[in-house]
Amino acid sequence: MARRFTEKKLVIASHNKGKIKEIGDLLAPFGIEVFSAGDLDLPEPEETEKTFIGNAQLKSTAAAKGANLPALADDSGLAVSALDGAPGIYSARWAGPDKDFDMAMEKVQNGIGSHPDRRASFICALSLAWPDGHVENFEGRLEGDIVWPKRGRHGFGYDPIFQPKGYDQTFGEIEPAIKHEMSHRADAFAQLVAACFK
Ligand SMILES: O=c1nc[nH]c2c1ncn2[C@H]1C[C@H](O)[C@@H](COP(=O)(O)OP(=O)(O)OP(=O)(O)O)O1
Ligand SMILES: [Mg+2]
Repeated sequence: MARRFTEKKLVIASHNKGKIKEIGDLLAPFGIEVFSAGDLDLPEPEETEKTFIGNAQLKSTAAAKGANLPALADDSGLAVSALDGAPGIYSARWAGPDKDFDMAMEKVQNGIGSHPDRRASFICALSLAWPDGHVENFEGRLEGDIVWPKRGRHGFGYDPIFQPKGYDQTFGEIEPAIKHEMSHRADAFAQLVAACFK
């Protein structure tokens, strides 16, 4: 049995504004007071693990200890089939220190080149950690295709080149409220809610 979340305050253990906004939207119905890692001046830990879950847990446990509050971390990324799953856990690092996602999206497109397989998945690991060290982890996924050129201005990161399966719009074009119902993050969040918030 997963541990129930009964506290009133929660730290979002992320320094990514796009993610903090999305997680804040997903948490809104639960009436929890939410702080971001930046609000609390928490450091950004180095992501030394080899899996999404490993890095999510590293971030959640560091923030829970640092803030002495429960903390929810998200480690996510884009796995491109023709690139053997790259950029994967390196999705943020492909954008470099300036967080240049125009460059990172070009790297994805140039990597696929003329390869006929344009399939990709977004993956999201969520890790909820308590200050006593207890952790609950979840992983969500969404299948789609890489399109080029990029389209739309909603969302963040690789959203303008990711078109979910069954849709003719990219996550850059789809309204945020619709993304929140179907994304890799929504999938992981539904598992978290079922296990810990119900
Ligand atoms: O819904 C998404 N739509 C577009 N791109 C996305 C999405 N979800 C993850 N991504 C890409 C961009 C992001 O920068 C990277 C995650 O890397 P990741 O290390 O988990 O996050 P981060 O370094 O940006 O912030 P932090 O670690 O402080 O939470 O994957
Ligand atoms: Mg990161």
